[in-house]
Amino acid sequence: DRRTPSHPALQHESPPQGDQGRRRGRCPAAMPSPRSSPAGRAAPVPSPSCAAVAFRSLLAADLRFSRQLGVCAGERSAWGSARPLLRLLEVSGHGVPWLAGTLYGLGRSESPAGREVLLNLLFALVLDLVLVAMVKGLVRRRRPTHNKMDMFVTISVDKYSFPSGHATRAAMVCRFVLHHLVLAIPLRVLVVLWAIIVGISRVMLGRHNVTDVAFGFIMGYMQYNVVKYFWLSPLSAPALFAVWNQ
Ligand SMILES: CC(C)=CCC/C(C)=C/CC/C(C)=C/CC/C(C)=C/COP(=O)(O)O
Repeated sequence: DRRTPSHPALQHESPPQGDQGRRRGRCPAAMPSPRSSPAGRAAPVPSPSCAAVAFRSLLAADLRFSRQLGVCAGERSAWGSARPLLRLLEVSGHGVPWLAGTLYGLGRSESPAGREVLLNLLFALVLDLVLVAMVKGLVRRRRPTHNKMDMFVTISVDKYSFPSGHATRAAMVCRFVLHHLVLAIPLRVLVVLWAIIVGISRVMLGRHNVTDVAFGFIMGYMQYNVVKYFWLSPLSAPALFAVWNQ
C-alpha cells in the first residue's frame, strides 16, 4: 500500500490536510497521501518535519549498525572469545584507574612541574566525570538492549549510554598526554591508537551505540580546551600551590 509510510519513524502519523503540512515546513518525504477516517473525514494530525525524520532515520540506522558491530556483546556472540581482551581495554579507559594513578603520581611527585601537570590531569578527570554525568542524566538514552550490564564499578547515571564516558576520557586524556608528555613518535601513535580502540571496543562490547562514541570523542576533545583555558598554575591558583608546597 503506497499510502502507508514504510519507515518506522513515520508510522502512526496521519497525513496533513491539503498542502498545509508543506506550508508549515513539514517534510514532503514524510507526507503520505490524504486518508479518510472511517467517518469519511481526513484526520488533521501533523506530519514530522524533515529534521525530525532525518534524526529518527539516523537513530534507527545507528541502532541497527551498532547491533551489527556488537560482536563481543556476550560470550556466545560472533567474536565472544575476544571479550576478555576488550574488557581489559575497558579497564584501561575507566575512571577509577585513571583517578587512582593520578593521585598516586601526585603523592609521589617531587618536581613542581610534574605536580602541576598531574594536578591539572586530576582536574580534567573530575571535570570529565561531572560533565558526562550531567549529559547522561539529561539525555537519558538507554544502553543497547544487547549490552550485558557487567561493567567494572559504575555510578547511577552509567545505566545511560549517551555519551560514552570511555570515549570522552580517552579523547581528552589523549590530547592531554600528547600536549604535556615528551614522547617518541611511536609512543604518540600508540596513545592515539589506544584512544580510538577504546572507543571502538565500546560498540563491540555492546555497551554503546556508534553515536554515543562519536559524540563522546568530540566532547572529550573539547573538554581538553576547557582544561587548557582554566589551567591551574602557581600564577592562576597560588593558594592551591602554596598549600601543596608546604
Ligand atoms: C580511585 C579513586 C581515588 C577514587 C574513585 C572515586 C570514584 C568512585 C570515582 C567514580 C569513578 C567511576 C565509577 C567512573 C565511571 C566510569 C564508567 C563506568 C564510565 C562509563 O563509561 P561508558 O563508556 O560506559 O559511558
